[in-house]
Formats: sequence, C-alpha cells, structure tokens
Amino acid sequence: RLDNEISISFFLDHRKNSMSSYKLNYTDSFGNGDVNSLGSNPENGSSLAQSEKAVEELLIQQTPMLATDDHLIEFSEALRTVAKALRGSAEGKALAQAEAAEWKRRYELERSKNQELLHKAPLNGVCADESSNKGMDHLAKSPRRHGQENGKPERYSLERICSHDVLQDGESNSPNGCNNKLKRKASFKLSWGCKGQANDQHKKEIVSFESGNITTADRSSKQISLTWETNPQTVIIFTKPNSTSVRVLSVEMVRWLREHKGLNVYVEPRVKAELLSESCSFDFVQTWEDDKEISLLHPKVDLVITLGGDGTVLWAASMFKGPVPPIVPFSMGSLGFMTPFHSEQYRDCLEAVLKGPISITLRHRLQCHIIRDKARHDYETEENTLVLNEVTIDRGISSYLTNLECYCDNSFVTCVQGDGLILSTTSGSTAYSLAAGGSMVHPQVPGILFTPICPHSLSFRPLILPDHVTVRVQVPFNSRSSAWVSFDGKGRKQLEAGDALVCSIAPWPVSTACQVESTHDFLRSIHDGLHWNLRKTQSSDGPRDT
Ligand SMILES: NC(=O)c1ccc[n+]([C@@H]2O[C@H](COP(=O)([O-])OP(=O)(O)OC[C@H]3O[C@@H](n4cnc5c(N)ncnc54)[C@H](O)[C@@H]3O)[C@@H](O)[C@H]2O)c1
Ligand SMILES: Nc1ncnc2c1ncn2[C@@H]1O[C@H](COP(=O)(O)OP(=O)(O)OP(=O)(O)O)[C@@H](O)[C@H]1O
Repeated sequence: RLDNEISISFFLDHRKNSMSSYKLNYTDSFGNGDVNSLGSNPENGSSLAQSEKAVEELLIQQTPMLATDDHLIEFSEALRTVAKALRGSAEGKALAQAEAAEWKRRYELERSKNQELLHKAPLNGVCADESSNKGMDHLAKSPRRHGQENGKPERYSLERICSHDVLQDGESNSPNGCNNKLKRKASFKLSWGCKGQANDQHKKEIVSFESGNITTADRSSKQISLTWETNPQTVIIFTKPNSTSVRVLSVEMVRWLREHKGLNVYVEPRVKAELLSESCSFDFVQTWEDDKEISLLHPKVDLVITLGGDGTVLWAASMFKGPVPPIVPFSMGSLGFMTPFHSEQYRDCLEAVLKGPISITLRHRLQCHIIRDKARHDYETEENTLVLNEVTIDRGISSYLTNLECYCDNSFVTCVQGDGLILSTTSGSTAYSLAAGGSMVHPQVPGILFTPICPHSLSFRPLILPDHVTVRVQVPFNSRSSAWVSFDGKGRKQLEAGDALVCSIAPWPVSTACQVESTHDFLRSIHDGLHWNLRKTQSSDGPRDT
C-alpha cells in the first residue's frame, strides 16, 4: 500500500553541529502508527518535510565543516535507504494481510454453501424406506461417499443407490403412478467405486477450496455395478421382428426362464402370438393389449432382455417413458455396439446376471420437447420424447438448406445452414453423429454432442456441450422451408417456421449390462464393430534413426 506515511525526525545538536538521535515512524494501511520505530531518542518527532527542511538549512546556511557535511550526506542517504526498505516491507505486509482476508472470506463462503448443500441433499446409499425423496438424479449428478459400509474400512467403501430410489423418482414423475405395485419389484443396489484405490476417499463431491488449493469434483463416470437385494422375478423380452434366428432363440429362452428360473415372462403381443403358434404351453407368457399399457409395466419388470441389434435396444428403451429396468442385450444383429452378449451362451450369461453383481453402463438419454409457435400460449404441450442415441433436425424432403438457430441455455450458439443438426448422447456418438464427423465418446461421459450434418461452411466443427445445458433449436420465421425432427431415427415430425425443439439430459438413464465392464466393452465395440484405426503394422525391415 502506498499510503503509508513515513516521518523522519532529526535531532541535531547545534553545539556539536552533528546528529545525535533520530526517530522513524510510519503509519500502516490500517492506521496503526509506530508500527516500527528505529532510533535512540523517541521523543520530539516532527514531520519528514520539517526534518528535511532543517537538514537543508543546516547544509546551506551554516557552512559546516567539510567532515560534518560528508557525514550528514552519508547519513541522509542511509536514512533514505532505510525509509525505502520500510516502505517496501509495509507494502508487502499490507498486501499479504488483504489477500489472506480475501481467501478467508471465500473459504468461509464456500464452507457455508457446502454445509447448506449437505443439509438440503438427502443421503444416497440409504434404502428407500429410510429416505423417500431420492431419484436417479443423485446417481448421475451427486454421488456421495460413505465412511463405512458393511464394516469395511472407508477406503474400500462404495457409493450406492437402491432401486427403490429409481422407482420413487419414477413414480413421482410418472403420469401413471403405480405405487401399489412397488412391492413386486426386485430391489437392487448400484455401487460405484475405483477398485478400492486408497486415495479415492480424499476426493470431494464438489469443487472445493481449502488453504488456497482448489480440489476437483468427484468423478461421476466410474465403473458401476449392480447387486440384487431381492431376486428378480419378472423379465420382459423384446425381439427384432422378421428374423428366424431370433424367433427360434426366443422360444428356447422363454421356456428356460420359466422352467429353470421360475420367472414371469412378458413379451410383445406379436411374440406371444408366435409363441402360441409353437405350442399352447406358452399360455403362461404375459403381454399387453396396446402400447399405453406398457408404460404401466415398469414397476413390475425387474429385467429387460433384447434379442436383436442396437435398434432393438433403442426400441426397448423407447418403451419406457420414465425409469428403465436394467437391460441385458443379446447380439443378433450385424454391428452390436450396445449388445455385448453372445446369444449362444445365453444360459450362462443370464445365470450370472440374475445372480449378480454385474457391471453396467449407465447411458444417458435426451428428453426432447417440441414447442409449436402456434401453440405457444397453450397450457397443454406435446409429450416429451426420450432418445438413447440422438435427435436429428434435418431438411427432410426439402431441397433447400436448413436454417436452424441454436441456443444453449439462452445464449446464441450458431445458425446451422446445411442438411441439419444432430443432438446426440454419448451412447449415440458411435451412430449417426459419427457418420456426420462427430467424435466417438465413451457412453458414460456426460454430455450432449452438437454435430452439424453437411454444413455449408468451412469452419463448422462439431461441439460437445456439458450435460447440464438445455439446447434449443428454432426454425427462424424467415426460413425458406420447414425442418424435420426424428428421434433415434424414428417418429418424424415437422417443424414449421417459429417452432422449436428443446432438448436436455433426461433424469432416466438406461443401464445396460456389460460383458466385462463399460470401458472394455466400449473399446471392443469400436475395434470389432468399426475396425477403428486398423492398419497393417509397418515392418521393422527398413531405415531407422541411428
Ligand atoms: N448415416 C448414418 O450413419 C445414419 C443415418 C440414419 C440413422 N442412423 C442411426 O441409426 C439409428 C437407428 O438405428 P436402427 O437400428 O433403428 O436403424 P437401422 O436399422 O437403419 O440401423 C442403423 C445402424 O446404426 C447402428 N447403430 C445404432 N445405434 C448405434 C450406436 N449407438 N452405436 C453404433 N451404431 C449404432 C445399428 O447397429 C445399425 O447398423 C439412429 O439412431 C441413427 O443413429 C445412422
Ligand atoms: N421389437 C421391435 N419392434 C419393432 N421394431 C423393432 C423391434 N426391435 C427392433 N426393431 C426395429 O428393427 C430394426 C432393426 O433392428 P436391429 O437394429 O436390432 O437389427 P439389425 O439391423 O439386424 O442389427 P444391427 O443394427 O446390428 O445391424 C430397427 O430399426 C429397430 O427399430
């Protein structure tokens, strides 16, 4: 601080014509006087200006002896140096004090915010009967660490969430509300951890600030495992249509699930008809009359099995407008990014899954909402659609460029002029978005991919946005043509000028069972499915660096 006042007083002995004593005072930025003082005679201090004037007068008017003159000059130089040093030290001290006060203020603020959050947020890992207001949101957004679990030391403890939590949330959000059926559902818990790494316990749940250090948030995308707490009793099987191999397998699997595992089995109406045409002994198999009824099934179903390719997984997920039971996807298609299980080994695989624990990939979905300009004042709006891969806004049959205004949390992002735009989940990053030049992203990375389709621009690179944002894509009023939206490649809807699509991460992810674990399965699928970075290895036979 530069406002320190320094006064130097000289006490001159006129008789001896020499300096006898001095005193230095300075006032710090907090108004404390006499913080440091030097000198042998502390009384009779005067201002610096007066003292300097006195020195000057002495030097000029009194014609002192040469020796005394030199002595005074030397002394005044010394004083200047001391004054400069003191000023520097006072400045440094004041700065440090001000900085410390600011750090302290921020730390207190952060601590009080954290404590507030702790009070507000319910604890994860507590079963539904202990805490009733938890949801999948906590799983995805606010994992919490337990000090002790099952008597194990803290460093081995895992975070967990019970299936009740998922249900409770689903029930409160579901338009159908099936509370009376909750008890029929097998309960399970999800745990996530970092293979017992000792230092894991030190991670903080949110970004925190301590002693000038910023520590990062806990990682949300850990390996997640599912452990049944009560045995699963009901499964639902979705099958790819018009496939003989799928039909043969479904007959065999339904019988095995009933006879060897004693499970209740649901299938689609089409499949029930197929089963009954094989044998009337399949009349135990349950189904539903129309698609609306399936939305009432999720409280009863413990496990979903799919027989087909990725499209069948997408189809199965689309049947659940709220929470989705864990899915075990068997590969009976050509690519199989999301279908790691081999159908030939279905017995071993289902034995392992029904017994648990199993690794799962928690795949985020996007919830998409169309807002019509014509209906902007209406109370009723169109129903949300949930997608596991992506929502696409394109030019459809129009031969004009699409013109789409894009906003992210109300900030203008850009205007897409080209064939269209893909808003993809990270699971969908290996599907259409990949074909349009988007990056491949591990499915458990939270985020929304913003990938243009054939943009008529040289510099439109794809983006990946964080998972908390809301994206709005609007057809401007001056657009030459309307645009078309499709959800996981299905259910096309027209967007007229002024209409908008609003899209954000849904609170109901889809958990798919892993064959090994999430990262292993993802890497296997990009290697086997896409032959990613496949190249003949260069031979060692040739020129080398010396
Ligand atoms: N140009 C393209 O690549 C293109 C065009 C349209 C649709 N699609 C994709 O097809 C999906 C619909 O799948 P479908 O089976 O109902 O249609 P489909 O029968 O036309 O199959 C599309 C292909 O995409 C693959 N696929 C689907 N989801 C995938 C994923 N997450 N990762 C890697 N590959 C995936 C499928 O295995 C299949 O081979 C859409 O969600 C979209 O992503 C891609
Ligand atoms: N149960 C179902 N009912 C109606 N349509 C379905 C069902 N299961 C899958 N489909 C549709 O059938 C199409 C093909 O399915 P899927 O992708 O599973 O098989 P595939 O094309 O042989 O596999 P892959 O995608 O690996 O090549 C998809 O468009 C999907 O939406």
